[in-house]
Amino acid sequence: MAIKYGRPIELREVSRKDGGAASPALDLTVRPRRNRKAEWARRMVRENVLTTDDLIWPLFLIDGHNKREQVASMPGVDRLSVDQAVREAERAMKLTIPCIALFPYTDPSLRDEEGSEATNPNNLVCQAVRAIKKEFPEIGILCDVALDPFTSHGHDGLISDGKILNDETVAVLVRQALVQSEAGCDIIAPSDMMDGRVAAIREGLDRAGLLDVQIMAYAAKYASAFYGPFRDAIGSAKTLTGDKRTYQMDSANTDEALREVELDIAEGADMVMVKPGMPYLDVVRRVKDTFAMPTFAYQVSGEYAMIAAAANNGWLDGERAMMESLLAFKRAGADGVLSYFAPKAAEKLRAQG
Ligand SMILES: NCc1[nH]cc(CCC(=O)O)c1CC(=O)O
Ligand SMILES: [Mg+2]
Repeated sequence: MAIKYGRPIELREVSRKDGGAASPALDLTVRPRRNRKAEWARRMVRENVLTTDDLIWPLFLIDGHNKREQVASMPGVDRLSVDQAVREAERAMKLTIPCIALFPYTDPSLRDEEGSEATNPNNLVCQAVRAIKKEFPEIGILCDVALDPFTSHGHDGLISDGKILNDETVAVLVRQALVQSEAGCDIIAPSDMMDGRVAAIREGLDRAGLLDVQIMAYAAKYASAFYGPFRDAIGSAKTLTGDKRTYQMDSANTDEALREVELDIAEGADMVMVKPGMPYLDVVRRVKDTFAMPTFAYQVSGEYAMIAAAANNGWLDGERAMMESLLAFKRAGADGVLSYFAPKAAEKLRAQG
């Protein structure tokens, strides 16, 4: 049958025997709206679904006890002392969120040129990992590997003459990954974008007998304006000198993202990540289609802040925008999303049953 946008040609005579005069109906065989006529019908044809298993919840840490400190540019997000982080880990577990991610606000007195606090086995992140694992060993913990929460200049690596040193930085990152893993971290997530760090970290972990520690590589991480609120949260916004364009990717590129991902897989990444999220869903789709790897996206602080701020102003329905944005990652092919909305979204998903 020759069907092209309407009734098959062969049937046209019959359908139009009234000459089309009496009825204002269009001559349509196919009406896509039929499948959208009711909620039950929409549920039948729904292609993607968001569940609590898709969520990774990033938490910010701060020194102290029984302390929660609001992050001004991320309404609804707090920096947490270790005991409070343990409570939130429990909340995550009850909400069946499989994994949390930890990011420290390092006391300025502990920051230096080399980010030496990053390799202190008793730093804030390691303390939190141990405390959470002690009470709730069954929740997954992901730790970021990069020097920016620890350096006085706010960069992810070591600097000499204004240049970010690659190979020297990688050596420090391996030690950072080791102290975090020895504290009990389950997933090491290098976010630094140095070349060769995944291979070096894998080798370091294996040599230390930490064969089961996974690596989720921030493989395609772009130099983005959307990290602004995160840098407030970890206290590197004011100190950061210059930008990160010599190591993070140019937002104009996607072929380059595929090459970065390919390298990280070859170097031993168990999972790969694209970051930021919403403005880079095309990259998520290409990465998933090309490599068929467990693929994650990071809905970053700026994306969270945009939705939260607009919602707080009454400019959009915050809950609906949150759920729509998270589902978009699934549609783009992501297996999961790091999102500051994780607990709120999980509560909503569980209320829906
Ligand atoms: N390397 C550190 C790191 N790890 C995660 C983020 C951003 C997360 C967010 O914006 O939510 C950053 C910031 C940066 O690269 O400057
Ligand atoms: Mg790389």
